[in-house]
Amino acid sequence: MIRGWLAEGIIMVQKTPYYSYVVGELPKGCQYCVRGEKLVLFVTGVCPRNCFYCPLSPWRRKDVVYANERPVRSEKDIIEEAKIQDARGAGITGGDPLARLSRTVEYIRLLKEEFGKKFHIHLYTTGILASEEALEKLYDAGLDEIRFHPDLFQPNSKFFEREIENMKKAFDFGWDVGGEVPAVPGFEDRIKWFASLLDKLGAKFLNINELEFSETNLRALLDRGYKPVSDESSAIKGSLEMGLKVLEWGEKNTSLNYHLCTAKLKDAVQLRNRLKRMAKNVARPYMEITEDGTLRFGIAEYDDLEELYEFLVEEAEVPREWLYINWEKKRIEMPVEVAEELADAIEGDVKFYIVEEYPTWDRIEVERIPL
Ligand SMILES: C[S@@+](CC[C@H](N)C(=O)[O-])C[C@H]1O[C@@H](n2cnc3c(N)ncnc32)[C@H](O)[C@@H]1O
Ligand code: SF4
Repeated sequence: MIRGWLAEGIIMVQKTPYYSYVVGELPKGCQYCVRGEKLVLFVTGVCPRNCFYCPLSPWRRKDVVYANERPVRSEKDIIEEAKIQDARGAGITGGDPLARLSRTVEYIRLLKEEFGKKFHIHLYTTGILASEEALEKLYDAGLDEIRFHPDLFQPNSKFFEREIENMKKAFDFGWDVGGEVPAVPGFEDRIKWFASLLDKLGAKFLNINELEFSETNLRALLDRGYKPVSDESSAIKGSLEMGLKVLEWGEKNTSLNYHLCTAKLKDAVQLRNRLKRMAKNVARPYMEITEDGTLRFGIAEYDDLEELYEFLVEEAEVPREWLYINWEKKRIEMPVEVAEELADAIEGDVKFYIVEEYPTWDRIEVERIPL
């Protein structure tokens, strides 16, 4: 076992190979997630709470459904996305998925039916809507793991007590119960209190997220005196350090498993691994898959794509199988080497580039190099 050093001396907090910290074992849902095997199923943006650190954009705070980046119009979209990712499980998120309980239950059933019992499903909830009846429906549908995020950081919360009472009922079922909260600096004692309660109730884990800003919550966080770690990171100063203190304390005072999930894990490990899995299934023969899981290929842009295509085939003698007309993006796609050669050889209004794109539904372009 690797031992980490903190100011107070030797502790049993281990640094994982994916930039996070763990005490004991990693929650099952996280084990799939770090390998990029979890489909992110956003079942609704509706949520009864209004956390000041809520990262959701206004267009996600509505009753919308997404499977990863793909808008969901029918159940077929969910299955297709899970297949492209070669997903081994799903994380059901929102909003509060319990605000649309029957939809959530239906999706759990759908995924279990399509991919089998072993397909691991975990769900995030505030707990405010987790009545015994709701929990029973989720359990019967096959939910494997439930994570509670009570309103710990809002003094005089009107939700908190009910959320905790509801959470207690979740221990009557045969699934893994855990807590998941952000490490909001200044609230170390509240998180320790929550950890002690989870420990007493026999929970499996507490997952703590390094606090991050988004375009939506930045103002609220700055107003409360929180600051980003640096220009390059979305993490908030002091959050990681506070999370580590909780883990160190928890290791000594509880028998709970802890995971401190960092902004870097989400960006550099989880997303990258998911992209790599997706790239393998969506790359066309002329595309290279980069180390980061993005797709790299050459493109030619010109007003009349049909004319350009004929010219490339007839005059420049490029084999047809190396060319693909992308009508939607108004360009002809090809291997990088072909684009480089053509750019040198052809004069006129045709523009050649090397592009790098995410293999996701929205195909975000991350780089464009003119040739
Ligand atoms: C993205 S939320 C999704 C489910 C639900 N909306 C919730 O907040 O519980 C999943 C987890 O993200 C964490 N979280 C919420 N806001 C965060 C933020 N600004 N930075 C980092 N983690 C955050 C919470 O710990 C929450 O359990
Ligand atoms: S519980 Fe989640 S979705 Fe709801 S307000 Fe808080 S952070 Fe946002």
